[in-house]
Amino acid sequence: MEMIWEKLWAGLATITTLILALPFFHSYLPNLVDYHILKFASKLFRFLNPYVEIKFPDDHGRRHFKSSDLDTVINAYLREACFTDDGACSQDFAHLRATPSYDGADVDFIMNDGEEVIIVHEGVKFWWSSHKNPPKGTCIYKYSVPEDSRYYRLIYHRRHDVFARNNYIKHVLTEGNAILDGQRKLKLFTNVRSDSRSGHCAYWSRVPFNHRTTFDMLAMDKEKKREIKQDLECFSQGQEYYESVGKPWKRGYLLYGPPGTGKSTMIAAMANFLKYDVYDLELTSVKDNTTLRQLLIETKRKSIVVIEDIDCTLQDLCIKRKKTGSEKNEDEEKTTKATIDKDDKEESKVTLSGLLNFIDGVWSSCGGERILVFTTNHKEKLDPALLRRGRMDMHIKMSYCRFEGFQMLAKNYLGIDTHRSFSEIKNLLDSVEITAADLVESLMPKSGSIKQLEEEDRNREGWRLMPKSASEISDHFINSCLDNLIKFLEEKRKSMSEKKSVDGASGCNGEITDGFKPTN
Ligand SMILES: Nc1ncnc2c1ncn2[C@@H]1O[C@H](COP(=O)(O)OP(=O)(O)OP(=O)(O)O)[C@@H](O)[C@H]1O
Repeated sequence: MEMIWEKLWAGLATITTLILALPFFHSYLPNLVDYHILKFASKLFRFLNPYVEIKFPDDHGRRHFKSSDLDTVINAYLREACFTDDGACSQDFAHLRATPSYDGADVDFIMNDGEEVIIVHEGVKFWWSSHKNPPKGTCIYKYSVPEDSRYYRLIYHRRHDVFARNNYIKHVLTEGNAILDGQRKLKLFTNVRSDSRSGHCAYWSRVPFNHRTTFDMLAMDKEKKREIKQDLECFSQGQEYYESVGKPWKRGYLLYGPPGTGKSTMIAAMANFLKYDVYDLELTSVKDNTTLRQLLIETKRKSIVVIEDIDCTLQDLCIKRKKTGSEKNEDEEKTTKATIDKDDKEESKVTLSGLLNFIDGVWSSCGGERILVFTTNHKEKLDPALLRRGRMDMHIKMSYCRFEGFQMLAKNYLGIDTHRSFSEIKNLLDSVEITAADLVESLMPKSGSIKQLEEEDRNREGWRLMPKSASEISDHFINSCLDNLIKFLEEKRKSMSEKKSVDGASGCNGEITDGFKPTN
């Protein structure tokens, strides 16, 4: 009420002044009368208006389905301020708006457009309201402004300007971020190429991220794991440091090693450890560098952008370009022109330099707290420019599984710390190269083996077809799994020694890994 009265008085004073001043301006400046009157009126209004207004717009409507960071943070802050824990309104709203909840599985409510909420912070009143932008029909950066783009408006008294800017807005952001961090359910985003008619070249599609892997479940050298966790922790707490040295708050990790050694599993462990969303970027379905830039600008804070099998991706892009750019005679060109035109529309034109640009340039300057992860089975095939420090800050080698890794898997899948077969398995693991994926496969119940075990265990108390957890697994099942594993490892050792002798006979040096020797 207080604000409405003050506004009314200010408006009344402006109108009176305008009426009194009109004849004067009109007789002396007939041609510019409208312009000057309006200018004068707005100056007068500004002088008389004791309130400051700040708009917090969403991101120019560039986003396909989600609002900007700032918008989301304010949303969270206001929701907390206006609604109780059980969802009831603590303010007197006539109109509410439903929005998707953080995990997309529910709806949350927020005040609707035009509704106003008053929040008193440290004795100072702040008026918040939500508004809808009128349809403009204009195009910003190739994407038209969607009709439902919204903004939040904050109004406060001019005398609290310093307090509002230095204190209150920071408080809103801190509170909003804390709420989001507490409530955040992780999401997995994948890029989708949309058809050109919709006006968007690409957008992120999201699903809840339900990968439960943690670092504890990861079969890997303990010291290496500790190092990675420490590095991630340092990064996530390093905002001040990055700001003080003037570096963008981002970090790159290269995960390399043979297939099945846990590169994707490591990414899930990283996301769960830091509570960051994962953006799985499929480069070959990105139309061009501009679209790549648009997609990356749309990633949010606290996220891991992943490009899997980067060597194959870059190779694919290269081959396609060579194919369309190769020299052809005129006839051939004519006959294939239509095909190429069609292909051009479908094939990616993303270049290595576009990718490097995004790592160093555009993306690094568009906000912080982002991790970039590349995975590859062939590190040696990658361009050194991609691998240098500053782009890929930490190179993590994922190796074949050793006994220590096996122990972690046995604990996780069978619930055991030790077993009489462990020493035999240790000896075998010292002489074969086996991935964690292969070991996991041997430690999991299979339909055939379960049937067989069920037959044997028909009268055994407590046996289930599929154990609900590791603690329910019977000794019989454990023994059978480990026996099968020993058989599998023995076969593997045999086939490896046969291969070695064939390679030796044909003059090969017997190196069977492509540069990835097992470590410890
Ligand atoms: N180090 C590990 N610790 C625990 N489980 C693992 C590990 N490595 C692999 N696994 C298991 O093997 C499966 C496949 O592993 P993952 O997809 O992470 O391997 P990858 O190295 O990414 O393979 P690719 O290079 O073929 O993509 C996972 O679902 C997981 O169950």
